[in-house]
Amino acid sequence: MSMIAAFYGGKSILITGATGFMGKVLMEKLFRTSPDLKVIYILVRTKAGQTTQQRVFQILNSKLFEKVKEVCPNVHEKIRAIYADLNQNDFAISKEDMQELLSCTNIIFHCAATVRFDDPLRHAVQLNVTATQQLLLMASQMPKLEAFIHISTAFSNCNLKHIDEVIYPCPVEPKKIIDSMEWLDDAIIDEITPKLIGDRPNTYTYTKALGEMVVQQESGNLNIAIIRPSIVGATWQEPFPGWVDNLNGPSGLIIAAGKGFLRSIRATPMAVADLIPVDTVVNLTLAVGWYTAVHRPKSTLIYHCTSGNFNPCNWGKMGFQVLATFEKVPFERAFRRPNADFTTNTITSQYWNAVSHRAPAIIYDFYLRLTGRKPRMTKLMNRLLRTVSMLEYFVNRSWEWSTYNTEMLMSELSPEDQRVFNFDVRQLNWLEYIENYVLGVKKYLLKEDMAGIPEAKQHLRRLRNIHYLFNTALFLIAWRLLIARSQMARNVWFFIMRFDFFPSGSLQPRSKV
Ligand SMILES: CCCCCCCCCCCCCCCCCCCCCCCCCC(=O)SCCNC(=O)CCNC(=O)[C@H](O)C(C)(C)COP(=O)(O)OP(=O)(O)OC[C@H]1O[C@@H](n2cnc3c(N)ncnc32)[C@H](O)[C@@H]1OP(=O)(O)O
Ligand SMILES: NC(=O)C1=CN([C@@H]2O[C@H](COP(=O)(O)OP(=O)(O)OC[C@H]3O[C@@H](n4cnc5c(N)ncnc54)[C@H](OP(=O)(O)O)[C@@H]3O)[C@@H](O)[C@H]2O)C=CC1
Repeated sequence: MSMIAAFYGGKSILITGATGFMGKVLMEKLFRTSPDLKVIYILVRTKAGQTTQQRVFQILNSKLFEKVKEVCPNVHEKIRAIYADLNQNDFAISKEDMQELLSCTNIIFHCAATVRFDDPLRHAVQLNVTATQQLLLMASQMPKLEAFIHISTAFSNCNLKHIDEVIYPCPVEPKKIIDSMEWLDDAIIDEITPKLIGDRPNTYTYTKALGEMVVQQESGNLNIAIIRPSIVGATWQEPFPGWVDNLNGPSGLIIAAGKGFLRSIRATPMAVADLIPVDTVVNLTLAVGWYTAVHRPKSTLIYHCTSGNFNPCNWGKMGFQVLATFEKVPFERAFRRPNADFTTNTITSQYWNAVSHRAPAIIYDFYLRLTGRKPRMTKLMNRLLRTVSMLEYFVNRSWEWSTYNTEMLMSELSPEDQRVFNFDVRQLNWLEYIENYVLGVKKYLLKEDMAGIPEAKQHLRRLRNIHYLFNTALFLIAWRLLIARSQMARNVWFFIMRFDFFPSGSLQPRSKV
């Protein structure tokens, strides 16, 4: 019997960010392994014209939850969606709902965040710092609370090379930053943002670091733990391999490369690709929830959920396997044949951006105009290149994260828990995982049918032929122009013709008359 699964039985659990990538997998695992839990409260806002109930309905009816419905048929009754907007005071939660949350909650998993790298500082602070502070305040009024688990990121201190399981202070206190956001106007905030974030690459990593400081400062008597996952990728094993539902991290670039838009990226092939499957993060999170509540460690423990020091994979290996999978299972209606490569310096990267990204986009837009359609490729390409430029920081560096707490926790688990809540990435076979990841992107993100593979392959063959024709035509035109202008080129041409196409002596220079 799994001790962790038994621990969550009968519990009331509060999850923020349950509609996000990680939140969904967390809910799914909880329901599947502890179907006798009392209730999961989720804080949900309305979005894209959908009410909170409609959003929950959509999640529960997705493929991800198919197994849950078998083991927990009354899952609809055990999930309680509470309208909340984490950007508002008291999260805009109604009085009755707040009362219920305060009096019933046993465990909190705080997953909600803005993960956009380019969010304006004000918004990133609001969600990643102020909302965390407010949630801690709520938690301090919950008499039945046993553990508060805060999800941060392994990159909150990406300005360092070696990162320990400690909270590193930021030069400016989070409270001062929160206060200043109230009275500074947007223009001034934009101006001081680069100075505040210092040697971090974006507002996301900076505000996640501030969020950790808030957790440390406001923890009071709460039983808290922080989890720092690295780059969260598709599921490895559970509930099935390859599940992914957003474009963050590598997923968006896999699509861009598979559809032939992305041909080159500035990356260091030997740098560690510290990917971690989302189900591994969730298993560790649930194990940490159990350990924190049952063993009540004296201080706030931080757990690095990373793969690099257990089972490293590098970007070169990952890119190679991604391309190999495209050969077997190509994406449909590709723009060009997938043929991406890594460049290691800025000049070659700019060259390939011009030649392989911008030029084909301009040519395609010209073709669209000629055929009376609206040009769109240049705009799309500009957005892609902007996205790539934001991710480049993370694919040209390697980090080392110490993992004493994660290893300690692993050794504390019973063999049954190590199996049911497996977070040992030493068992992960990267080639298999990456192949399943690409397949998952095709099936769950692009919603492409496997039956369309022969047609996709046929389309790629057509693109290859067009490519050969185009290159041959380009070569002949260039050569023709060269021959017209250069005596040397003409001499070379006659030299080749003489040996290749004419029997010896048949191509004689004309004798003067
Ligand atoms: C042998 C050699 C062979 C070699 C072969 C080579 C083969 C190569 C194959 C490829 C293999 C992979 C190798 C490299 C992997 C690199 C991974 C990097 C890891 C990241 C580290 C993360 C560390 C931190 C982890 C964390 O702790 S946190 C989680 C991470 N957080 C994020 O990843 C948010 C990023 N995103 C944004 O920050 C915003 O998205 C923003 C970008 C500002 C745009 O922003 P904006 O332009 O305003 O536009 P959007 O509305 O957002 O999007 C506009 C449009 O772009 C779409 N789109 C959004 N995103 C992405 C995305 N990624 N990729 C692509 N598209 C995206 C969106 O669908 C929309 O399309 P549409 O709907 O218009 O059609
Ligand atoms: N994905 C990754 O690679 C990594 C993620 N992390 C961390 O893991 C956690 C989860 O990330 P992930 O699931 O990928 O992120 P997602 O972007 O998929 O999910 C974010 C969640 O936060 C919710 N949220 C955002 N703003 C509000 C708001 N104002 N009110 C209520 N809810 C809000 C979103 O709700 P809605 O659906 O309404 O938008 C969504 O449920 C985050 O803390 C992130 O920092 C750490 C390392 C890597």
